[in-house]
Amino acid sequence: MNRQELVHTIREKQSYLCIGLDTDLHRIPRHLHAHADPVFAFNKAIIDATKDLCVSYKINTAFYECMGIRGWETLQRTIEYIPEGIFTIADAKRGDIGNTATQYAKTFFDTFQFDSVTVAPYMGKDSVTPFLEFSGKWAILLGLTSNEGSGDFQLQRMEGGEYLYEKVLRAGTSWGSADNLMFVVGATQTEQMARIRALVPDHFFLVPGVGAQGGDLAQISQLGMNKDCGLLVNVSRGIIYAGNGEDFATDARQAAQQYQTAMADLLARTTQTVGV
Ligand SMILES: O=C(O)c1cc(=O)[nH]c(=O)n1[C@@H]1O[C@H](COP(=O)(O)O)[C@@H](O)[C@H]1O
Repeated sequence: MNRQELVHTIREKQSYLCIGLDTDLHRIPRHLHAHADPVFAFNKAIIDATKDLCVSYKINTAFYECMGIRGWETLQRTIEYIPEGIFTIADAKRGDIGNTATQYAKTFFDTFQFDSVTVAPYMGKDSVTPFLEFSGKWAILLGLTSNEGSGDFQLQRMEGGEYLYEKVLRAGTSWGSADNLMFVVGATQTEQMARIRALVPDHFFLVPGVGAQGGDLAQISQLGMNKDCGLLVNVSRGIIYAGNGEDFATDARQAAQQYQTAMADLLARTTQTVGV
């Protein structure tokens, strides 16, 4: 999916919600365990219940890889089940030397047909650029993450005063464009969000950390939106585990609906978003 299509979808659905399919076999409702593929049965119900409210699904591959070959089969069924017109993210946080990075890119773009993959920038330019060579596909580079450990490296000051994460953002914008590169900016990083948006005015940000990690949707949206919206706000546990009984999909829909309603309101109120 290209940027124009993504912006169009956001406008049509009045939503910039990304639902994280971080599906843990041990957290899904008991009755689903009777299915041959319980995780897929769960994902299918969540997708059916929420596909009109979100513009993206993020599959965190860790939750599938931990189940070995069965997990990869579940991942494949899930990505194939996501309807056309919804932006798909393989949250795999890959990063390795160039020829290996190319194999990672092939895995997620060619074999599994994801639109995008999350990439860890620590190994530098040659570990990132292979992901940018696939037409119509995106790399989503970790910029400033939502977790406590983001202070360990990302928020360290460099000589000259800039943060390490700022150096990563600036380098990233020289490697890729706003048409094939996004950045992860954690929803918990409200203090930095305006600074980040000023440094990177055009790129989309994937913003995880709303819901279970306590990030505030309104605050982060007001600070982070650009004229094309420019945000994909991810919620995983706060939606998919909104309920855990027979009605879990209805509960997930209700939670997603609340986010979508809030997002429509924020899109309408944020004057910057003239394009949306
Ligand atoms: O790249 C990510 O998606 C990511 C980056 C980050 O800084 N923080 C973060 O929580 N994530 C992911 O976003 C999701 C957040 O899940 P919830 O906290 O359950 O909404 C998980 O899949 C995390 O791995």
